Amino acid sequence: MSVILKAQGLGKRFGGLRALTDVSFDIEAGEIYGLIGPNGAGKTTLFNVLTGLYVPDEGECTFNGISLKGAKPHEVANAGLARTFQNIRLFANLSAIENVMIGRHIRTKAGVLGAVIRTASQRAEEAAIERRAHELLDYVGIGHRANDVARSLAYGDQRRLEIARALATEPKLLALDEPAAGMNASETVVLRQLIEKIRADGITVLLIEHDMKLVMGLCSRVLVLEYGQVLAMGKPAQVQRDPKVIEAYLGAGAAEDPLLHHPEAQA
Ligand SMILES: Nc1ncnc2c1ncn2[C@@H]1O[C@H](COP(=O)(O)OP(=O)(O)OP(=O)(O)O)[C@@H](O)[C@H]1O
Repeated sequence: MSVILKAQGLGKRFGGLRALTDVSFDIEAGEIYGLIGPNGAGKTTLFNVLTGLYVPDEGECTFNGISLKGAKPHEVANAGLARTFQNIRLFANLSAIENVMIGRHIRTKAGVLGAVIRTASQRAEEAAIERRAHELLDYVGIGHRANDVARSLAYGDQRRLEIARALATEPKLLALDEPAAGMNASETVVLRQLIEKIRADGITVLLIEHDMKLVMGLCSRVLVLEYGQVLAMGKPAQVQRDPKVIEAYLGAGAAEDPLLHHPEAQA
């Protein structure tokens, strides 16, 4: 397996607050890599650093061996690293299909401007983009909602739409920030199948998730952050037995608590 994403010594401060300190890890191509930690541990900050929204104060990331130093979010997306957001960021008044087509435009010659000012030669490309967007909506299971405005979709479907939009950029690595948040149990099962399908189709996945069952069942390795630092890292079965992890989640003396112990955890 080759390393697709490598983070070395990442640090990020907000004023006096150290949100990330010396965070290093690497993700292998083809794996589903989990990122967990209590609220405020620095998970989203790490996502924001990896995807170019924040500039790290220290350290560096490489993606497919190329440094992401100074890369803007659209350059990171162009390099093949796409993401979804914890707080859904869709164009609420555009249809589902339009939301996906916007994601697709970074891969076209016409670009986003071309989507607005359409010349004759761009219309053929536009038709291909629309076809692909329909395929992606079908892929995430909301093809029947293509023409509905994003804000009218159920919460779980909006999360799927965000995934379709991210997939439209043809990522090599898809970073999902709490995709199961707000989903009920049956929606979460379908989401799990979707993430497995994405991986099976050759896309590496980085997953922030509070749903421990989902993380432990899906991920081949897990990184645990606490107070912006790496608390533990390894296979789910190892991590969930780690007393430091149990304490961070549940407080001292909770080492026997069954909450973290999922029989599905990959050994
Ligand atoms: N833009 C910002 N300005 C100032 N402080 C911030 C900013 N973003 C995050 N922080 C702080 O950095 C720390 C890490 O926050 P972050 O959102 O990365 O944690 P998280 O692990 O994603 O939490 P959650 O699970 O609640 O989403 C927190 O103390 C947070 O208040």
